[in-house]
Amino acid sequence: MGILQLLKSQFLCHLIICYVFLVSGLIINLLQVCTLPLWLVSKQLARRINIRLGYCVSSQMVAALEWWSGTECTLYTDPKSYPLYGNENAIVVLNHSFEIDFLCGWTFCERFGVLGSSKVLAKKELSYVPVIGWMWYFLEIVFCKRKWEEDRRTVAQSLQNLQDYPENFWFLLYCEGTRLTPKKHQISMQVAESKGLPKLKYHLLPRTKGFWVTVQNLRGNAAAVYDSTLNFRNNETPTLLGILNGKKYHADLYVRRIPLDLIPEDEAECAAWLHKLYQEKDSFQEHYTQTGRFPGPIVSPPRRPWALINWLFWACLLLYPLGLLFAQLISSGSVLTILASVALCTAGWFHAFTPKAKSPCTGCNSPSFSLTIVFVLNVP
Ligand SMILES: CC/C=C\C/C=C\C/C=C\C/C=C\C/C=C\C/C=C\CCC(=O)SCCNC(=O)CCNC(=O)[C@H](O)C(C)(C)COP(=O)(O)OP(=O)(O)OC[C@H]1O[C@@H](n2cnc3c(N)ncnc32)[C@H](O)[C@@H]1OP(=O)(O)O
Ligand SMILES: CCCCCCCCCCCCCCCC(=O)OC[C@@H](O)COP(=O)(O)O
Repeated sequence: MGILQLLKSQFLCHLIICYVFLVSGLIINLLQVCTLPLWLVSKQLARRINIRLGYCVSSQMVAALEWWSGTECTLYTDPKSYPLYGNENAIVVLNHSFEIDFLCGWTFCERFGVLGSSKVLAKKELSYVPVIGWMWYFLEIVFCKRKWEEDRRTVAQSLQNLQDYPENFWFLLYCEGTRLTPKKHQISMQVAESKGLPKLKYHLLPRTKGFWVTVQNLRGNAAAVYDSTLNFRNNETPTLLGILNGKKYHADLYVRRIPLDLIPEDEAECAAWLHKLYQEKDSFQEHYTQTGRFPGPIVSPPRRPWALINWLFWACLLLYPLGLLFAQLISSGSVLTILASVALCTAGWFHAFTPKAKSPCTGCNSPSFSLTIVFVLNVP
């Protein structure tokens, strides 16, 4: 293991990265609250400011992926579609198979200049997660309770609100509705069988209602659906902790641009169209398993320096007071206080990054919440 790799695996480095993320995130959340009165005066200006503030948060995670772990992201797509990416509104349909799939999505958003304005249909529980969830509230992220009777109205309304959105956005939809596990796959394929639908090998059966309501409400606003299929080389299962440890992964993303006009308006036809799409996605994953690549040419956008510059800015701003805090802690001479601080940080780290039983916020296991508590408790 080289010196740099050893450094990246150090707990202290992780602590610094998480500290910068959390404290800057909370400051940005506060700044977002301050934009509230502006919404009454100029909604579009408030939105543009929030896009930039949101970028300051999400680009830190992108920086961790691109610059800290050095993960490479390769895009397989039609070169004719490539110039349109980032220059139009789009609905992105992505497989939900990896812990960091959303982060790879964000990386592509960053490279095409739509990171701050990127949107997702997210479960309501995520809106309570400090930093990310609170930031999403101001970015007009669409939340669902996964109760169709309620969602059909609220999701449609939130999507209608995006009609006059001032910047290009990508709206991400995980039609599978939950992250793939063997158990969920088994249940999902039983549902497929009971509905007379072909079984899928690499995906869960897509939930069609969210897709239909999204397409219907973004018609005339979004130009296309980007059918995106993600996989990682060497059968790797990447994790956030791996990224934090500086582990380099190689993501491959296959994107097909499908004009929105080609998608049926009728609900049942639209559902059938989505099921067919997932059967195609399954065949792309099979092709990847067999050959180690997706079909089509590679047109990879290069990484940009802005995510790194943003992180360095916040690190410079926030590490100075942290240094003062440590100096104060050491000079206090109290062994008990020092030991209590170390114990709290360690406990927080383990709580944040070790897998747990199902919680109201599974998937992320609410790491930022745990870390917030650790840092708040550490303030003397
Ligand atoms: C060039 C580069 C291109 C691309 C780059 C890639 C991406 C970048 C883009 C943007 C990035 C932006 C942000 C990313 C950041 C972070 C994202 C993080 C997290 C978000 C993750 C989530 O929160 S996922 C969970 C929430 N989302 C969803 O659930 C969406 C899918 N769900 C739906 O659509 C649902 O239909 C619903 C939520 C609208 C309503 O749910 P409800 O449960 O009430 O209804 P359903 O229709 O789903 O259920 C009833 C029917 O389902 C059948 N059923 C029952 N069991 C199952 C089963 N196990 N599987 C499938 N189906 C099942 C049941 O039989 C019912 O069927 P009917 O036929 O009777 O309707
Ligand atoms: C650079 C700093 C790094 C600090 C780490 C902070 C980590 C914050 C992570 C926020 C991640 C938000 C996205 C989580 C994705 C997610 O949670 O998806 C949920 C879905 O699966 C559905 O869940 P389920 O209830 O299982 O069906």
